[in-house]
Amino acid sequence: MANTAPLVMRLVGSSIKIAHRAGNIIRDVMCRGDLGIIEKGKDDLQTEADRSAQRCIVASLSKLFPNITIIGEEGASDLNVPDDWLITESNAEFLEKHKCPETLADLKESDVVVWVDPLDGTSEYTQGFLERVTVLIGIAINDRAVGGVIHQPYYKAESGDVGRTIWGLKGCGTGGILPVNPPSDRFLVTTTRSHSNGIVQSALDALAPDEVLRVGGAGYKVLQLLEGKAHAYVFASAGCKKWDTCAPEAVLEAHGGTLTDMLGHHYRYGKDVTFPNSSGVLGTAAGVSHYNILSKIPDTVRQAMYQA
Ligand SMILES: Nc1ncnc2c1ncn2[C@@H]1O[C@H](COP(=O)(O)O)[C@@H](O)[C@H]1OP(=O)(O)O
Ligand SMILES: [Mg+2]
Ligand SMILES: [Mg+2]
Ligand SMILES: [Mg+2]
Repeated sequence: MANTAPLVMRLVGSSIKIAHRAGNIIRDVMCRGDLGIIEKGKDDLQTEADRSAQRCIVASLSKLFPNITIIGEEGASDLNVPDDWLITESNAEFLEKHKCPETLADLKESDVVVWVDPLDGTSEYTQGFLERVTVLIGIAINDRAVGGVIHQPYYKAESGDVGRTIWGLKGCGTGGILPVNPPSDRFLVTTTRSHSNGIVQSALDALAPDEVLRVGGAGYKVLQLLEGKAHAYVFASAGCKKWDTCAPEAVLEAHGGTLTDMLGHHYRYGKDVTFPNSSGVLGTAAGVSHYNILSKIPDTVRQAMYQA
């Protein structure tokens, strides 16, 4: 079954297993205590967990799918990895219970670009906000984000289990989470904790939310939209890159939400696009009017996004 399933189903099924393994690596690095932090730029860190998780993900995916394009945040990786980092199996439950959407049934590996953020929320990881850390594997087909996995290695379930893996595939749905609608009597917005500026704040002020949640990580903020903790994810600034939004966009939209730039355009995820999401990020939960929020964004903010 696993090997004969359509390509996109095998990609999602394998990514569920691979992201879980990457999450174990992230926890192991933290337990060992030496994070091996490198400063890549301003407010931009990399740790041994980012490097090792990416090696696990890219080595596993490229062995299983040799002709797809894989682009990872941490650049070229040494794919000579320990045997137990190489994940070859797929999530059987996903493959057994879900049918491939017809429009995605007939794809070649060369149609696929996978965007890998091995550890989203590195700054949160180094500062102990561990629940906000996610592993993101986004699947783009013909330029569009269509599928993805968001793994949360430090999620604590009521059952006591640690870690959870959420998947989404457009035309198929989402799994690994029980989505909840946001409250109808309050308007809640989630935004950056560590990358704010005057323009980011102007966009928030214009929306006049009842509450602003400031939390790190693009993956985590999209989980907040799925869990009904916020109506909108608003970030009117450059800084996020394609690997930050590909999986979150696909997972959110597979459940009926929307994720675009601050001008209302979907980002493109083909193999030749530039990495920065220079015109910001606007995500809305299912049932929330994306258009209504866009219409409240002031011209000063829109112009800053055009110029970016
Ligand atoms: N200025 C920036 N430089 C580098 N990465 C950024 C920047 N702004 C945002 N990001 C990435 O987008 C994610 C979401 O941003 P924020 O937490 O500010 O909302 C961050 O966790 C980070 O991903 P990563 O941790 O994978 O490097
Ligand atoms: Mg980073
Ligand atoms: Mg990231
Ligand atoms: Mg990252």
